[in-house]
Amino acid sequence: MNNFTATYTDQYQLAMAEVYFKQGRHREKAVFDYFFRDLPFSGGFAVFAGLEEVLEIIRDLHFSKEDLEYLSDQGFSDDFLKFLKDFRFRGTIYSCKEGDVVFPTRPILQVEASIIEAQIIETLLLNILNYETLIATKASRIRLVAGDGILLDFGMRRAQATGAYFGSRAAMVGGFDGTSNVIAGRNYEIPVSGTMAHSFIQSYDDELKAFRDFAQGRPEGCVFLVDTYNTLKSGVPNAIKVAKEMEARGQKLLAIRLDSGDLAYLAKKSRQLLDDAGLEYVKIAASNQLDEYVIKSLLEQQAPIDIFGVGTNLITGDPDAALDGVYKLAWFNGKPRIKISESIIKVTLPHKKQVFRIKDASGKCVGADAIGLYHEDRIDEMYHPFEPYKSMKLSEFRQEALLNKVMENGKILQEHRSLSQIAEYSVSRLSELPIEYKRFNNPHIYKIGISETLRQERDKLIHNYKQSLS
Ligand SMILES: Nc1ncnc2c1ncn2[C@@H]1O[C@H](COP(=O)(O)OP(=O)(O)OP(=O)(O)O)[C@@H](O)[C@H]1O
Ligand SMILES: O=P(O)(O)OC[C@H]1O[C@H](OP(=O)(O)OP(=O)(O)O)[C@H](O)[C@@H]1O
Ligand SMILES: O=C(O)c1cccnc1
Repeated sequence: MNNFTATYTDQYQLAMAEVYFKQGRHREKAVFDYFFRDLPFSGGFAVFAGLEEVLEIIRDLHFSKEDLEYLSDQGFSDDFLKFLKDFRFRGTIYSCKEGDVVFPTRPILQVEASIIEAQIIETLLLNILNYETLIATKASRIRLVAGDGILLDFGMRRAQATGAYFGSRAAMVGGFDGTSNVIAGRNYEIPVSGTMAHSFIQSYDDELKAFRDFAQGRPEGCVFLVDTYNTLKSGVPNAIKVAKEMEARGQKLLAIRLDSGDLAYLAKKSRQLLDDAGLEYVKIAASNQLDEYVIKSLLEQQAPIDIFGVGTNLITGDPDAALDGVYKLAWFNGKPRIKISESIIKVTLPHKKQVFRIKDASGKCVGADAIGLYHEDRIDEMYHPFEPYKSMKLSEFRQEALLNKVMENGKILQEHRSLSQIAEYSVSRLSELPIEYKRFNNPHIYKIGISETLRQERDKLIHNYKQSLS
């Protein structure tokens, strides 16, 4: 669905761009950092998602004839519109790999481009990366508790409008197995599946006939929804009857779906009824306001549920409405830049940077990332960004550089990875993360430190700023 044009942006980006253009400053080079400040879901990690999507959109980004007509109506000047007519992103992007585990305050992605290009892509980059990272993180929390259970995204109807399109993709990055969302399935090659709605059964005078017709019409991957009237007295017995008729025709009922009531109790009772009828192969699916906490609880109750359909709580990132990812200027026209704030955690890190994951000799992450200047290839000691007396010696550890060039001169450098490859990578990165960062209650706080040289650069800029005030 790459129908993005360069007007997928906030008005102020274009207003600033016009002024840069009129002042003849539009070719000056800028570096922006993408990072977030708070982990979602009070968790201990986030899963970075949306990169491949964003790179493809940026590669193809341009202003259409209709865009330019609209902007002309909005009062943008003719010479600026003439410039926009040939607009293409020709910058360089460094990024973590999609699917990696990421943490607050450290750059996840860095854009190096002319100021106009860097501004015009800001809003769409934040829009997609913030949403996909939020949903991939939620999905991976659900995957952590679901074990080998099959996870299906049922969220499309409850998403904030077309958000489901990217949300279904992000759910796969976080470890889901499939989606009910047909357009996302088609465009991202995600396995698509589905069961049936209550309305289908309600449209018949009796449930048994509804199941029979469905089995006749859709014998492949057939799943019966068993809770329309009475799960144990009607739904499951009728499903068993039709499953036996299907067996006689050489077909197999795939599953039944529970969508209300005590899911653990009903799953146990239904499993018993199915097994007693010799239908051990028929799986049990459950849905109804599931999330990582309910699924964890159901599995602790030993509910024999094989398939979890998760909708609202996944696709809306409940209870967090958004990831607070930001895009901050770090370098401009040959000089490092800083944003000063009353709030110390909002003071930005200047300069072009590199981020290192700190690992022990066996390659296991020790729970720390260190930020240095872009030309540092190792960091011997990292300092707490705001409490300089706190530091950690790093000379003994392995250090993995996380920001790699993924786009140069507007061309994508990295090879396209399928969603399942990205999801596999995410699983392997999560497995390197110690368990304390993955628990839901009071997870361990991942350490983020800065190198001595970066600290000096930052403090020099703060000092200069203070001097300029006195
Ligand atoms: N055994 C269980 N353990 C923990 N949570 C459960 C269990 N069974 C169901 N739940 C969850 O509890 C919530 C139940 O909500 P609610 O009472 O509205 O369900 P309902 O049965 O659908 O009600 P209604 O029949 O009015 O639709 C859902 O989030 C559901 O996933
Ligand atoms: O609870 P969620 O996690 O959001 O999962 C999706 C829900 O959407 C459907 O219900 P809906 O009432 O919309 O349709 P139905 O009539 O097919 O049950 C489905 O039966 C689930 O209960
Ligand atoms: O296929 C299903 O069962 C389904 C799809 C979307 C939402 N709820 C259920």
